[in-house]
Amino acid sequence: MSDEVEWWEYDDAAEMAAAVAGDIGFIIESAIEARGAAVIALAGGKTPVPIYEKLSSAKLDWKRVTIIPGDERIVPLGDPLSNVTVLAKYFLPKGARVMPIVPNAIADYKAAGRSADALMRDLHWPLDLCLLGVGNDGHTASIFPGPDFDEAVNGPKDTRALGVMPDPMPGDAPVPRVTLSLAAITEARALIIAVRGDEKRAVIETAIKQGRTSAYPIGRALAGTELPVDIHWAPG
Ligand SMILES: O=C1O[C@H](COP(=O)(O)O)[C@@H](O)[C@H](O)[C@H]1O
Repeated sequence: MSDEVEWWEYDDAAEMAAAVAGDIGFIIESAIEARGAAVIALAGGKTPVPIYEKLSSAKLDWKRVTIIPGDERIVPLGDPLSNVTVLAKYFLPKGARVMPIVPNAIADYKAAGRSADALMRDLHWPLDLCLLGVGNDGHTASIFPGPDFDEAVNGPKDTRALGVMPDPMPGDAPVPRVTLSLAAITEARALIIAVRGDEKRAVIETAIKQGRTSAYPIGRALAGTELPVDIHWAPG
């Protein structure tokens, strides 16, 4: 359980974006200095988009940076719901390697998960950073309540990605997913959470109080790491 959870509050999304982009830039630079390269997982959804806009203007050695989405909706590349498509828009022009974890939107979501897990073996582990978002329902990455929840949070430590069928389906992106496992997320060298709005803040506060038995996926992630975690928050 992380015993150092620190909240950072901002007046608006732009202020949060500048601060989080600065932190991520520092993590990338430190990883390149220490290991010659950086491998990071970035969150999907809408909240982090201003962060990516800001981060993409940072002067970094982008050719040494590999970026994967921490989770992906099983949709074709280029689809408005595709998380990697957003990352590619901002970071491919900088020269980063942006790696789709669902290159083909196949119907069998468990097979998509196994294929993503195989792709993960080509990366250097642990991740230098995992940036997490949180849904109003408490999901993080694409760890959702449903038939795959137990595998996502308690599965074998060497399973880094798996297919997930959310139940109930989230209204804003009602499709099966591939997600990093809790083990892959919590072994990262750094964990950052960025969220907006009172509802998400209340969910995270409850999840922290609930600890290891939290029904919220974000509660399990916080309970599963020994790292200090920064939670960045701006009004919704
Ligand atoms: O579906 C997802 O939702 C969460 C939260 O997204 P937001 O749009 O509310 O910020 C996100 O962290 C996750 O990566 C995404 O696939």
